[in-house]
Amino acid sequence: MLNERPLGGLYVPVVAPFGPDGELDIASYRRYIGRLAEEGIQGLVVNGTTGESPTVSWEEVRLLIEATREIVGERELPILVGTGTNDTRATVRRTEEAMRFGADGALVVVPYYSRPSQEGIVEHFRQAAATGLPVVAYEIPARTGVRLTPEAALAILSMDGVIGMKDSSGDLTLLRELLRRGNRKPVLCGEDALLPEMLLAGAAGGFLASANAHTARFLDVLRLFREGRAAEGAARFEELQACIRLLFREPNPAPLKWLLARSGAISCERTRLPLVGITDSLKRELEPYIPAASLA
Ligand SMILES: O=C(O)C1=N[C@H](C(=O)O)C[C@H](O)C1
Repeated sequence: MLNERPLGGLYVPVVAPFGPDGELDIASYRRYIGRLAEEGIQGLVVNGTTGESPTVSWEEVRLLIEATREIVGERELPILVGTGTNDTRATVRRTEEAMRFGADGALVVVPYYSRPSQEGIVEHFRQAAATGLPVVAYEIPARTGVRLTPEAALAILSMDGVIGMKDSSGDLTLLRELLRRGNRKPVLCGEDALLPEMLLAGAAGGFLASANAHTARFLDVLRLFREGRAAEGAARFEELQACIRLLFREPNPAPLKWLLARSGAISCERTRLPLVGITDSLKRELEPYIPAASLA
């Protein structure tokens, strides 16, 4: 269970595979999760940004959680589920339901769009944390439209039910400030391209959509940093940077889904509108990064 062991290492936010008709393809999802679960990662994230949470219904999320639980089985591989919305009551309800459906923790994003005050955001997390399902707070101002102050972030991290934070704030300011103010809870990198810098600044790992491909190489980077071999880790990471940049050049997860579909890890690259398929020029640039082995 997540609150019994510290959050850290590599958490992979998973995609929600759709068929050519745009319907959820659970058979493809099961094969894909089965493969990921064998990779030696530290956890899975269902219904994150990469899982197209804005366009996947809550009923579909339930199917995804249940399928993930079944596949992960007895393995010690925690399942975090994105339950955060911009409505506190809905977030609480979803977090309680996710716990019943088999989640080990909830990834709760800072409430987006309504741009609440810091006080309102802290209260939002207090109510989510009171559900009993361990909560990971998710700071991603470029998507939410509001930035957590270090005081609010610290107030959230000091709550009993909050076990850590996914920091996608886009630079090292928040992470450094939390450390300076004595935060003891794990903060993980949520901005793939910044992984080495964030690990050096004290991050406990990463939530990395790009690690869906070439997973072993990301694990290697994390291992090298853990062993104190930062220069080697950074050099190994540099080999992945070109692919990471391409994966985020057009809206996530469209490039990733294309790569996964081309490798055979999922059956089809389809996203749901308003996300559309990637451009032909990006396909050409991604071609060299298609994982070699067919995983179909
Ligand atoms: O799905 C996620 O969780 C992630 N989302 C980020 C985003 O798309 O902005 C990227 C990160 O790798 C994980």
